Amino acid sequence: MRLEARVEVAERGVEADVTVGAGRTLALLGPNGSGKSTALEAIAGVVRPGRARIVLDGRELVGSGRPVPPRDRGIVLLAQDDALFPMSVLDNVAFGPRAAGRRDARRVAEAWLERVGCADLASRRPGDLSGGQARRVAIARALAAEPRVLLLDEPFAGLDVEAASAIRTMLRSLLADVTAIITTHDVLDAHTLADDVAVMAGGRVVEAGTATEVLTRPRTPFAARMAARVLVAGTMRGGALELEGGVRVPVSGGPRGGEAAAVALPPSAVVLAIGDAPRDRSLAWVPDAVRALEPRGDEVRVVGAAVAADVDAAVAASLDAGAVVWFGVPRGHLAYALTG
Ligand SMILES: Nc1ncnc2c1ncn2[C@@H]1O[C@H](COP(=O)(O)OP(=O)(O)OP(=O)(O)O)[C@@H](O)[C@H]1O
Repeated sequence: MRLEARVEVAERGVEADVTVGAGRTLALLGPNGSGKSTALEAIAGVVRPGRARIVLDGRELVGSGRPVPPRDRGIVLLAQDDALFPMSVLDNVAFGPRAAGRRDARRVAEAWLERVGCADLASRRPGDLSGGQARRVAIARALAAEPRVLLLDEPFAGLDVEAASAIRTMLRSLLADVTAIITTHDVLDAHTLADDVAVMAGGRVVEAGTATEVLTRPRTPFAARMAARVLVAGTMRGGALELEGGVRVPVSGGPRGGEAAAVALPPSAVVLAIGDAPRDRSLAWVPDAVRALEPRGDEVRVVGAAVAADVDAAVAASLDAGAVVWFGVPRGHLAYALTG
């Protein structure tokens, strides 16, 4: 099922446009409050969008005519705070198939509980489950309803690392043929679960593409951060990326002269210098001021306005926010267009 959705929830400042190909999984990334949950809620019909167009496999569910009621859309939302019904685990999972009039609802539910590794919990009540078990049961309940589209809002939130990892592995196979959107803060989810990635900021989708595209060629600082890259952006001029302030970083590839372009590189590839302008001509030196110092194990990420670098904690110890530094950006990285 191919999903095309454009939903506007004006009171929350959200106007999101997402497309998910049939059987594909889209990871919706973005900072807190960027509108990810609202977008899912509006698509599922939990929140009533002001304006919306939702098309499933060419059929308009919401648009110019009378909207298809949420319960008939075949779009199931697994919300962050999705509580199980106060009934046995088996009855929870059988709920969807029963509502659809299936006589074999019990057998379907047992099969789903088996698939999520919870067959032995069938007779338990929700209050007697761990967080990880409850999440597995909730996933089984959602999938047993045979949704045409499954929306998962931060399915690993609140789980410990082990439970999250086990459920991530489980979802990877369960979602193989399901059209799904998953909101997440974890780039690992984008890498392991998603075919495509869309990044939201300020209520809008600001970049979208295959997971590989977005994570190797990020267009926004947020996507670059998710991909653990530094986004050095500027304008192409004669084989170099010209940054604001005029520093030229020689690059390979890139769009035509005059167009906005960027290179995305790991912060470990950037060299930090303190003091006078460095002389080493093999690097393009960008003067910058320290905005933040972020500890990362034995290293500290020194974040400037334009560039960032990972350095030894001992080096960073002499720095404070506002300190003037030089970032040495290696030449020859692959540049790509930031527009279009
Ligand atoms: N129930 C609500 N009532 C009113 N405003 C809300 C409600 N839920 C969210 N908002 C607002 O809508 C905007 C988008 O929030 P939303 O929860 O969709 O973002 P999000 O990207 O899912 O954030 P997070 O990553 O923190 O879950 C925010 O400005 C938020 O304050």
